[in-house]
Amino acid sequence: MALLSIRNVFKSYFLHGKRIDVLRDVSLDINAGELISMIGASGAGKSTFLHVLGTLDAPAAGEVLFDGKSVFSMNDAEIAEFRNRTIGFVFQSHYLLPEFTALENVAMPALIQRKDRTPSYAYARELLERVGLGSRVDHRPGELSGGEAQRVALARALVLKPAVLLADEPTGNLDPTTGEGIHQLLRDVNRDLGITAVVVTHNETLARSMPRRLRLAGGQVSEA
Ligand SMILES: Nc1ncnc2c1ncn2[C@@H]1O[C@H](COP(=O)(O)OP(=O)(O)OP(=O)(O)O)[C@@H](O)[C@H]1O
Repeated sequence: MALLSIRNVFKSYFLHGKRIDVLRDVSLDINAGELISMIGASGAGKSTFLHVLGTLDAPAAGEVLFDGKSVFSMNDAEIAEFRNRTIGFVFQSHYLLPEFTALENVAMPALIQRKDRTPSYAYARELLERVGLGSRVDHRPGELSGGEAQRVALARALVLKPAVLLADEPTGNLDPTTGEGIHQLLRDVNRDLGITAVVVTHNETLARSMPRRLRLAGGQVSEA
């Protein structure tokens, strides 16, 4: 059975009396352990797709299934709990908290979730080492380069050991070499931690380096 599926999903936005149909009857199965890139023109709906897949946004029609169970049939509190437990997010901007160190930023979701300080810090430190930032744990976001800050954001997305990692243009603000480094880390995390990952990118070369490639166009997702 697929780990994550979306079935006949529709999503539209209404703005100033106009309707924009962004996802039109999208169905897709994602198996545990897959590493997938998604490309598509600006405005094609990639972020919308990722938000629905990640349960941040409900579809207008259709279903999102995790392990065969319909996520949006749960109530809002249950969906939020499911999301925190199951899905890690990385966005184009790192959204690190400026007044906290890299270590504190990475540990934050675990501190909030588990109210258990010591193991959280140990694992946060391990993750920072994994992303090559063992020597930057005490730096605040303003004292990190863009690529380093994005690596901290990746470590933070992993701290609750999610089954799924969703990354929305994680390299969009980075130079190509630094961007390639982030993609390499995503490949490492997928391979070593067994995390299923979907990565939206504008970079065709990086997209092609992923084992499975999707394209979003005309409200539809196809294999690319
Ligand atoms: N909250 C919203 N209200 C109204 N329209 C929206 C909203 N969010 C997105 N849209 C529209 O939906 C379409 C898809 O947006 P989305 O952000 O998913 O595209 P994208 O493929 O991620 O684009 P980009 O690559 O530029 O980030 C766009 O035309 C956008 O203008």
